[in-house]
Amino acid sequence: MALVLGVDSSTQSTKAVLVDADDGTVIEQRSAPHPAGTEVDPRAWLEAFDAATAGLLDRAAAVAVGGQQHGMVALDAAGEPVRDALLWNDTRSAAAAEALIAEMGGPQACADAIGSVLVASFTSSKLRWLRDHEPDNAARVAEVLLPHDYVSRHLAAPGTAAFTDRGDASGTGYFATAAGEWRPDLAKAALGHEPALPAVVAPGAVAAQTPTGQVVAAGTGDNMGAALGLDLRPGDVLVSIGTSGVASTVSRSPIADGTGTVTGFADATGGFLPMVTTMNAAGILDLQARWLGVDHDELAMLALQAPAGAHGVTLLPYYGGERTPNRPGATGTWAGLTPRTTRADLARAAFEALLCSLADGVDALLSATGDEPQRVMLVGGATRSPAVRTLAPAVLGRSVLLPPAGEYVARGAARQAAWALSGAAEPPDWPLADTETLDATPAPAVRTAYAALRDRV
Ligand SMILES: Nc1ncnc2c1ncn2[C@@H]1O[C@H](COP(=O)(O)OP(=O)(O)O)[C@@H](O)[C@H]1O
Ligand SMILES: O=C(CO)[C@@H](O)[C@H](O)COP(=O)(O)O
Repeated sequence: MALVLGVDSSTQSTKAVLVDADDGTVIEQRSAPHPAGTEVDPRAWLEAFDAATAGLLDRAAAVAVGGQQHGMVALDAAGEPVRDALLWNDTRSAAAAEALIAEMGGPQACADAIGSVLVASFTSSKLRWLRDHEPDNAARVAEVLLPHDYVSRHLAAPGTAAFTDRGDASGTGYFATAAGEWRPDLAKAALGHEPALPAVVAPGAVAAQTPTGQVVAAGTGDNMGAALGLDLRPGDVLVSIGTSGVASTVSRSPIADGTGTVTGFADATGGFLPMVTTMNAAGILDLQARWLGVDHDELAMLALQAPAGAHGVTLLPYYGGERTPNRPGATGTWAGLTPRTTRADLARAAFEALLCSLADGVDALLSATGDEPQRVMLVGGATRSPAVRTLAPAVLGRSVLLPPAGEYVARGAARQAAWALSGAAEPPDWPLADTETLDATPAPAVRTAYAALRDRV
């Protein structure tokens, strides 16, 4: 039995899953935390990788890394970071994104060129911020990598040139997603000079070897990894509630949404991954639990004690600024608070806000692709909450499929590793057992109240 290792180097932690290459059965998994914040020394991810994969990596015949998208890992000529990496949820580059869009000829021209309209999250926006605010650091940049590229090179044999895949490359802002090619001119325009960029490895190909000869696959962005881990097919919508909130679907053809609501990324199989991403997701619940002085289980119990609509309390949860809609300077807004408002109402409103923002994402995907979702699947750390599982079908207004608890980005990376190991034309078939169907009476009034606040503020 060959074993493969899939790694998810995501915002809050590294998760490593050792899997049977034949059928995807999980043999063992481990994790290690990342530092908090929206700028992080990328070497901390290498330490977390080493901690999470200790005792697992040496048992694997092949390995691949999925990683948080967009983060700017800017390296000098010696391969050392010129500064901390700026992450996807760091909004200081919002004005830089606007400037780049204008230089590219406006939002639709930008979407036509790279598949998406730039926001602060994209790597190119961060490079422009660096050029304008830290010119000495910008001048020292010799190479720009994404988080997963940086971790992949760490595990490859010394001297291996950096590599990436079209999925993660499509979130940089200097990759022509439809054509599958770098746009070094756009990287140069952002940074002020042309940096070295990693080689783009084809789906399913071997990218490198470890020092002991294990196969290393290209790896990909975490959302592309989740799509591969769940074998997402056209008509499926994946809703993920981690640090970010994501609604994604796979498509055989590229999109170019000039409104910027739906980003037109590439996936890890040679297709595309239309996607809507929010910056405020599981963190809404973390904050609410802290404010109410409870843990996550108690927060869920409180929320389920209140009625739908939380007695008129509504939350617009843009605490850290927001990206969809593009309101980087926004803050959170509570409405409808009265002397009769209870702690249960406050808890309920937090869950409803989180789920309404994701329901907006599912609707936007529908508008951009024209495809009515056939299946909606729910994954991510916050699905551990019983209130998320209970309220999701009500707020989304449809049945929701809940795969067994698992690390689906890491599973997707493992599946990519198994694919590269096999040399086959397609990824291996890995059955997904025991998916649960969540149903509830739709609660359209909750969405109406949320939409009113969203459009008013
Ligand atoms: N029982 C729970 N209820 C609500 N949120 C939870 C629960 N367990 C974990 N989480 C949240 O899930 C988030 C981590 O999810 P995860 O998908 O691993 O994030 P990421 O991949 O972005 O690092 C954390 O914010 C954590 O607080
Ligand atoms: O920026 C995006 C997608 O465009 C985020 O989805 C990041 O990829 C971070 O993902 P998580 O750590 O929340 O999984």
